[in-house]
Amino acid sequence: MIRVGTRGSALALAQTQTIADSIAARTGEEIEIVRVVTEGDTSRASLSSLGGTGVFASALRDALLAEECDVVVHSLKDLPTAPHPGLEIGAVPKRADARDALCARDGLTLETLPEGARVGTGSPRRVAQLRKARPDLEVVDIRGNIDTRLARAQGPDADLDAVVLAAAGLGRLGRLESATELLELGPWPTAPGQGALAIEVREGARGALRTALKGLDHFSTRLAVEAERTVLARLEAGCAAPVAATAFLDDGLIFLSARVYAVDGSEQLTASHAQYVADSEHPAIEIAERAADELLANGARDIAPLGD
Ligand SMILES: NCc1[nH]cc(CCC(=O)O)c1CC(=O)O
Repeated sequence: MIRVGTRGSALALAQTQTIADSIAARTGEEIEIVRVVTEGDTSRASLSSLGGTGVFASALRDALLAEECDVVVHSLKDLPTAPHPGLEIGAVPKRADARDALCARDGLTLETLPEGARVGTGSPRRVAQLRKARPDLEVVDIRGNIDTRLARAQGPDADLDAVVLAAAGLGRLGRLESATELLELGPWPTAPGQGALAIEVREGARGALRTALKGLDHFSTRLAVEAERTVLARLEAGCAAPVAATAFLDDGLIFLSARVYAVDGSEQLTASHAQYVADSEHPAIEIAERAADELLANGARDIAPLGD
C-alpha cells in the first residue's frame, strides 16, 4: 500500500489522482489518497500573514516526515525553492501548459476588453502584467479556489469582466473551455514552475516507489523548472514577487527568459539566454544565475519588491 498525500482542493485532488493512477500502474500496489488539511485551507487570515503560499507545502511536508503518507504531490509553483531536510523531489512529471489564461465574459480578449474593464487576480505578477498591457483596466484583488474565481467573471453571479488563471489548473479541472484567450509566454511569461508538479518523498524511499518515480520523471521539464526556480532563489524573491521565468529545451539547448516587473506596470526588466545543455555539468543553474545576475545588475531590486 502506497499512501499519497495531497491538499483537499478540487485542483489538488484532480492532479493527485492522475499521479496516483500512474504510481499504481507502475508499481502494481494499492494506493490510498490521504487528504492533508493545511492552515492555508482552514484559516480566513491572509496568506501573507500565515507565511505565504509556503503554508500549503509545509503541511504536506510535515505529513510526509511524520510518515502519515509515503509521497506527496505539490504544484511546483507553490513549492518554496529551498530544499527541505530529509525530503527530496522524487519526480517532476512532464509539464502541462505553462501559459496563463484570460477567462472573460462574452468571449472577450485582452485586446477587446472595454476601457476600464474590471479584471481579477491575486498575483502581483499578473497585476503588473495587466497594468503594463492595459493601463486603463481596473485590476481587482481576488482570492479563492479556481471555481470561485471563475464565477467572478462568468455565469449569473459575475461581478467582474474577466479573471486571469493558469491554463494548467483549468485543464486539470476540465474547465479549459472557460478560457477566452491563452496568453503567449513571450509577451506574458508566467511563474517559475507553473504547469508542473513535484512529487516529494522521504530521502531514501523504498524500491518499487523509487522505480515508479524515476519512470514518471521528465528530464527536460525537470531542467526547465530548475532553471526557472534558480532565478527566483538567486533573486532571493518570494513566491509572491512580481517575477516571471520561462525555460524550455529544444535541440540540445536550454532557453530561459526571466522578467521582473514594477507592480504598477511602469517598468520591466528582461534577461534572456540560451546555452547548450551538454556544455555544462549544471546547465540549468548556470543559465539561471546568468539571467538573475543580469537582472540584479540592471536594478531589479529598485523596480520590484523581491522579498516576502
Ligand atoms: N497559486 C495557485 C495555483 N497553484 C497552482 C495552480 C495551478 C496551475 C499550476 O499547476 O501551475 C494555481 C492556480 C492559478 O495560478 O491559477
